[in-house]
Amino acid sequence: MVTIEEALRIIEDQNISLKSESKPLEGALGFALSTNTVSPFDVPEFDNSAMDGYALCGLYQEYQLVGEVAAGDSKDIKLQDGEAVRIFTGAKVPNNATAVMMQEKTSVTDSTLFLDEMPKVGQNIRKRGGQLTEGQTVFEKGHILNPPSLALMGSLGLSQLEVFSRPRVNIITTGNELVKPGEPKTEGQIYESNSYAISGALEQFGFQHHQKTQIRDDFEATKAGIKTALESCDVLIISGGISVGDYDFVKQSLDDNGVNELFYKVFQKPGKPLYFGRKDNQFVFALPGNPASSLTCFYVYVLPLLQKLSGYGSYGLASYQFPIKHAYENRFGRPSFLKATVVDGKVEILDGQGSSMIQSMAKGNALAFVDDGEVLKEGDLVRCKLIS
Ligand SMILES: Nc1nc2c(c(=O)[nH]1)N[C@H]1C(S)=C(S)[C@@H](COP(=O)(O)OP(=O)(O)OC[C@H]3O[C@@H](n4cnc5c(N)ncnc54)[C@H](O)[C@@H]3O)O[C@H]1N2
Ligand code: MOO
Repeated sequence: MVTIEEALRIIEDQNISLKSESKPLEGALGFALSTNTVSPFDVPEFDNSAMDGYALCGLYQEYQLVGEVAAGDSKDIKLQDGEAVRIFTGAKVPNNATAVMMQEKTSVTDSTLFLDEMPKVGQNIRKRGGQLTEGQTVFEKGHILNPPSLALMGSLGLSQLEVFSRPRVNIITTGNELVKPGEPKTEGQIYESNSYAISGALEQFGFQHHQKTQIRDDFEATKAGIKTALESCDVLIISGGISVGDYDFVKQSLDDNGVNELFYKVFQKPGKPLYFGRKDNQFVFALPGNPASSLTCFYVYVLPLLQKLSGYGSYGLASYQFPIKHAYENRFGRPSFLKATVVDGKVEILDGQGSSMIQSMAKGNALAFVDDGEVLKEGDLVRCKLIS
């Protein structure tokens, strides 16, 4: 049995080699860049107007109007002192313009422009190179592409991005009692639900599962199922069958498939019988079958590995500290990730902490960490991972 910290360190310390690929802009969200990006040109590439209004030459309150520049126009107007042109947002400002005045502060009679106030040098002109200069580093390798990053890459004219590949994930669920939702079941059977939590949580963080397989509690079937799943994935996530019952065949089946155990059992609640192993460059998590245990272990342990394998520099759900709404004592005898809600900056520990209880987790939005035996009074700070 390892501690939570030891388990997380074992995951973090895995030596891995990252693969990269080229991704189109659309579809690159959440990927980490595998190379540094430098700007191929100045951004903006030319001085342009921040407003619909008039580009002015010299500082006066009255100008002679001599033309118009619309967004996208490439004409190069040369203004004389005291002249102005009609201009629109984003349009190229004439080289020798002194300022742009927004149209709301102007009036025009015939071809004379009158300003309500004196302009200031450079006013409303977005300068060439104001955001980036040619050759400047835009993003370091490892940067995770969020929506504004995609916009920036697009604005640099880049349509294909070099990113770290994401791991291919297979899911196995185990248990004779499990029936697919929508199908008839008999007494003693339950509907299979863990795979939906796992595939949903994968999707939540931009991952996809490749294959999902249901295996009966049978040693040979478990061994064969794991062998097949390992033929097409980088990470195998198994749910159930990892405890000590007579029908828990996962651990032995992993050993027999040449998977080396990196840890088995973590001193925590929920999710004590968690297993983590490796076979060459493939990783296996066997998550305890109880629904809340399985999903909690996904968030706390599987997600960091998936993100590490995707080239992220830091991994896992961010932790925040929130004051607790009520007194609480952890009497579970193990450090605990408790189903909780965080609302208006305060955390509330929910009823229904049983490892089989997914309802409280579904209604909450956080996992609150409370150490073994810790006694909290109202207002004490609790470390929380926000799960939704
Ligand atoms: N003698 C002991 N028994 C148990 C221990 C122990 O230390 N000694 N640990 C308990 C804890 S803690 C957990 S967690 C479970 C983990 O057991 P398994 O990983 O072997 O899981 P199963 O026995 O297969 O299932 C547990 C529970 O979860 C339900 N389940 C399983 N898979 C699914 C699924 N895909 N969808 C919905 N529900 C699922 C299953 O029906 C069981 O109720 O072991 C304890 N026992
Ligand atoms: O450790 Mo178990 O996951 O409490 O249910």
